[in-house]
Amino acid sequence: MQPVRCQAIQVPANLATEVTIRRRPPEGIGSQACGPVDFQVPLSAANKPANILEEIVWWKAQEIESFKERQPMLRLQMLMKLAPPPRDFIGALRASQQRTSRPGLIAEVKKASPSKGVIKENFDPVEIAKAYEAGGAACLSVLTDRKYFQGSFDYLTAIRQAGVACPLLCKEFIVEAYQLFKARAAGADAVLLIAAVLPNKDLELLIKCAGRVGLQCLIEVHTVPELERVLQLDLEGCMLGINNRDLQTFKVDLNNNKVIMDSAPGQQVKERGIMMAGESGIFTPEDVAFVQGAGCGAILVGESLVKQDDITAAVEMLLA
Ligand SMILES: O=C(O)c1ccccc1NCC(=O)[C@H](O)[C@H](O)COP(=O)(O)O
Repeated sequence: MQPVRCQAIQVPANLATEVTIRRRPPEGIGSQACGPVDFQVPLSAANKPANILEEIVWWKAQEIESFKERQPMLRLQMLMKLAPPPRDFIGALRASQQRTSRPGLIAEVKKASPSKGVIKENFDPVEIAKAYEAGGAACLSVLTDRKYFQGSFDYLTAIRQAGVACPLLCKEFIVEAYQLFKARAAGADAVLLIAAVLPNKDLELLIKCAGRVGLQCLIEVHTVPELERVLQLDLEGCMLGINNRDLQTFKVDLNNNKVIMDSAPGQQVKERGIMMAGESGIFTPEDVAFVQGAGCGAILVGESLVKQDDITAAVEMLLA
């Protein structure tokens, strides 16, 4: 494989770039561990994250630094060469949708979350992935964040090595290209990009970098203005998702799916034939029908499936 180089990208000046999440604490991080010493300076209350999403994103800057120390880019490039080839994540959803006349299921391998704490005790990511596949999932979403979701990049590798055929989404809070390369090296086929975190310039850059290493992107929105902004991008190799969970307040509202798909930008999604996933808070076949009726060709489901004892049966019932 050629060394990974992204060309300079021209971003039209008229692209809206507003995001609600600050990428760094305004006064800096306030503490830094240097060998055995943890240096700290006092910071004002204004330096606190405004919500959980901002807290997670602030943490990512530090996490990425420590990943880079242990796995420099050169090593990741070597691991990417050894990784199994990427598979067509969006194609698998379309194929499933055509075969079953139901939305393609992205089933989430999720041990814990900031809103629910531990969801699944005795968590075995490979067994869960196999059970999802046996039940009829088209694709899997694997949470890789360790601190807030008890996930791991190793789960992607383990699931892939176990022979699971469903394409894999790396469910991470991506703010840097380094994380894309880490996802591909671990065996991911697609990555999540969150519009609330990333302005369009960053999205455009990350979509290009992802494409360069064969990764497709699921770009997640939560509001109509976010969707309007994202639709200005070149969405080659991308699908979209509407998260029904407000990541700033944890409130889940399935109706958000309908409101967004009924809006003018939602109409455009349908006209352009862009694959759209309804995400979060999907528990019953009626919920699936509601999201499908709103115009989604895919659903992303975690908690309601992963917490069941018989996961395969739960998938079959949800899609029945
Ligand atoms: O799930 C959370 O509590 C959460 C908190 C902060 C940021 C992201 C969060 N979840 C990520 C997701 O979007 C969900 O894991 C995914 O859509 C599945 O949702 P569910 O079916 O409700 O488990």
